[in-house]
Amino acid sequence: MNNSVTNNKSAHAKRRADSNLGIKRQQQRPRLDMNQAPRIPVRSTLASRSNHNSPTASTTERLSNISASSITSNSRLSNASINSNSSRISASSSSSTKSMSATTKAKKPIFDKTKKSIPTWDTKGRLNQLQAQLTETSEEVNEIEKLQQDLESSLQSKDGMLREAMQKVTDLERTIQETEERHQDELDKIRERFVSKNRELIYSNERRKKQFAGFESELSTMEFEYRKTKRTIEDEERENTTLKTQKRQVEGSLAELDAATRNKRLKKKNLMSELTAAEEKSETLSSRIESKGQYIQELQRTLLQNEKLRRKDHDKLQELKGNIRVFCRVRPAINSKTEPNLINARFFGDDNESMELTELTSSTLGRTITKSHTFTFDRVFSPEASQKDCFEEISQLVQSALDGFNVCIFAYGQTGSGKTFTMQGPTFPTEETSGMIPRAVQQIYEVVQQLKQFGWEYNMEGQFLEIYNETINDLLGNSSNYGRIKHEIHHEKNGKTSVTEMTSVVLDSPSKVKLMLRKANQNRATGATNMNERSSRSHSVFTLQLTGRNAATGETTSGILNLIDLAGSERLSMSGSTGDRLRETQAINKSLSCLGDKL
Ligand SMILES: Nc1ncnc2c1ncn2[C@@H]1O[C@H](COP(=O)(O)OP(=O)(O)OP(=O)(O)O)[C@@H](O)[C@H]1O
Repeated sequence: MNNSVTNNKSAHAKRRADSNLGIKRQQQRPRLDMNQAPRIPVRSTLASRSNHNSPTASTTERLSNISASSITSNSRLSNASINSNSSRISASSSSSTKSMSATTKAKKPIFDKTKKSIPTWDTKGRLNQLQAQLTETSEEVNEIEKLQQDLESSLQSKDGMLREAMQKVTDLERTIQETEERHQDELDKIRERFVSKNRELIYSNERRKKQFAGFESELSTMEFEYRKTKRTIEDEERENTTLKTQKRQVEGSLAELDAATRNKRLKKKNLMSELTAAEEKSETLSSRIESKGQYIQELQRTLLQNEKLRRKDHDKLQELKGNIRVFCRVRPAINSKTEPNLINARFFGDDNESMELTELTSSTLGRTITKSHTFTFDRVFSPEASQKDCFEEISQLVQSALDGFNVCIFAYGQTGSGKTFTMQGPTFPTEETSGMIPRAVQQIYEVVQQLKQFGWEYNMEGQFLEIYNETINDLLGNSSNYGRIKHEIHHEKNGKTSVTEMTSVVLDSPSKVKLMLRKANQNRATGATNMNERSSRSHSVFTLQLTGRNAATGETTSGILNLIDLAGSERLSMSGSTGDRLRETQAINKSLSCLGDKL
């Protein structure tokens, strides 16, 4: 649209420029000067008009030819002036020329060669001839002068006519110029009207286009809606067909159902009679169930009593077995080169309670002497005994802890004798090699699950401490607090012993025990400069607090299971320790002898 407007504007401007140019051209057009003979532009203008309108052009040409051939001496009469004159001028010139030509034709030639020549000696004859010729020539001159006067007068009248014609031409030119100017003004107005009309048309065209675009989008929306509706109708038709088919099927099924219902009614009748019989039977059964329920309650009461009896029996058994029991476990040789079989061991006894050690020594006389030592314990575990075998023996003690007893299991022995292995297991334990602590927790967890049916709910919390050089460290706490926090031992009135500011972990699943042992081992390693030495020279105590409550009977129990890995016991004389080591050994021995005193 802008382009078209610009184009219109430029076209309009061009037309304006052209019209100005036209005016300038008209202004530049030379005006006719009456004193100067007609100029080329005027002649061209008139010639173009006269060529079309005037039939006398040929007459003018003829006049010019005649004038040129016969009146060459007249300088005022030019070809141009004659050519540019109107037909009237041409006509009058033509008549003058005719008369002049007639006169010229009537004259005899001055030197007529056809005349008879006069001999040179005839002077008189020749004089007469010359006089005759002079007379003739004078007459001709007179005639020409007369003709010239005629032509001059004719020319003057024609000049007047020419001026008149020129004036008309000037008037006409003015009229033409005015007309052209008026036409130009009208043309400009028409052009302006055209431009504004054109602009209006462009605007309305744009409006129409927008409307058209709107109609088109509306149309496409309607088309989309139409297609959608068509699809919906098709879908509905399909669904309708399906429904009709289904209806037929349902009708068929209904008929089948009718038949089936009739059968069912029959069956129902039979069943009703069966139900009546069953109800009678049920009543009989209900009374029997009632009596059974009473019986079950009695059984549960008996079971509870039995459970109590079991506890008592278990307690008695443990007492009979001895409140303090000592087992001996002989670890296998780990490296045959560094640990040669110096001692022969023999295990015997009905309950594997004895062992005989035979050693070879040299007498003072140099003879080899065999010395035998027999030891008896509550149970002896040979090197082949597994972790499972060891745990079976202490599992009854673990049960006692659940029954509300305080149980302590110590591992005592020399450095490297297998105390940590027995209590915790190796660094990366398997199900086979896991030690007494994880096994004890696993058993407690299983028994707690079983006891739930008798109404028992247990809470299990574990603590892990280390006693190094008479100082207590919390193995489940932050190792950076070692030496900062002072833990104290409290003996309570109810006979229980507790340690202050210890971290307690709820051990409600065996996996948590694994995590707890890992953390304790890490802390033990962090607190030591050398792990083996530190673990060898410190006591570790794992305490499991078990509190149970029976919602059915209202009974409560509170037991403690302590699993203790004691520091390696060395004889001072044999260890050869000095300095810090000596102090460590002294502390260990002191604590071990205290323990021995207590036991
Ligand atoms: N019954 C066993 N079967 C196999 N290997 C064992 C057994 N007992 C101990 N060991 C191994 O013997 C080595 C020493 O065992 P452990 O560290 O348990 O002795 P320790 O008495 O705890 O020593 P310390 O007093 O230095 O702590 C370990 O490599 C351990 O794996």
